Amino acid sequence: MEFHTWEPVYADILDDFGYPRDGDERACDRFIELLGDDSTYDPTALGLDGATVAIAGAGPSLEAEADRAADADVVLAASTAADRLQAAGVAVDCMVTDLDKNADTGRELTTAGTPVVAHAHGDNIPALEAHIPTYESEFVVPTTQATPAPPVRNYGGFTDGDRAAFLADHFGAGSLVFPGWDFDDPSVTDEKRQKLRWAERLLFWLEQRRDERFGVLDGRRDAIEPVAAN
Ligand SMILES: Nc1ncnc2c1ncn2[C@@H]1O[C@H](COP(=O)(O)OP(=O)(O)OP(=O)(O)O)[C@@H](O)[C@H]1O
Ligand SMILES: Nc1nc2c(c(=O)[nH]1)N=C(CO)CN2
Repeated sequence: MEFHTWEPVYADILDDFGYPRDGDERACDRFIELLGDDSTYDPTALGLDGATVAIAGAGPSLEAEADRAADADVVLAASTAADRLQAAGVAVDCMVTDLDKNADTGRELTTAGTPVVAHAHGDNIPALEAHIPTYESEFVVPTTQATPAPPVRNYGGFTDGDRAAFLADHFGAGSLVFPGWDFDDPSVTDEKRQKLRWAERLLFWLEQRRDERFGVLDGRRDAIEPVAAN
């Protein structure tokens, strides 16, 4: 997705959460400074084109659904889903994160040559400053939800999981499967519930744009408020 398509939906997200846009822009600028002249990872090398891609979420169902990740051509893991899949013996091809939980896993992955899509936003500048200098930049894909500025990119999406889905789409994925997604998880905080609502709306938008039907949305579509995209 290009930024002009994402921007109106992004504006609604900022409004809903009360996040200031300039905070996201500052985070993007800081990310650029932290990377300096380092080269970063080109996601084309993930082999997403035409692939069946698992977008692993960190809901309670992940372990029970780990075989769906194992069966996919490429596995993108959202945040702590990376540790849990590895513990279940499923190899992760890429982690997508805003560095707020398991930043050590991100460092270990980049050190081992597995790419990490690291996201900058207005509320994680200290985490960027603490962790990005310890990552192998060559295996970092830097992202923003605001206006992108190279090498920081914006493929669309908001939470770690739906950003992984938008990335897979951007790089030509053939089909997407969603192990570990529990939109009605009663154990989450109110803020997380609000984020999961947005994740659901964003995946609904994405499946329509792709003319695909994501199984994770079956039985839920009638209750989803469509995003206000152009
Ligand atoms: N029930 C669930 N609880 C948590 N995450 C879920 C759930 N269902 C799906 N997900 C997806 O898994 C992703 C990773 O969640 P996790 O709790 O590990 O990370 P997080 O850093 O808190 O995520 P985020 O910062 O995006 O909210 C979420 O961003 C979301 O897209
Ligand atoms: N400004 C801001 N942006 C975000 C935030 C957040 O807490 N603050 N959380 C996200 C996913 O959890 C994604 N984007």
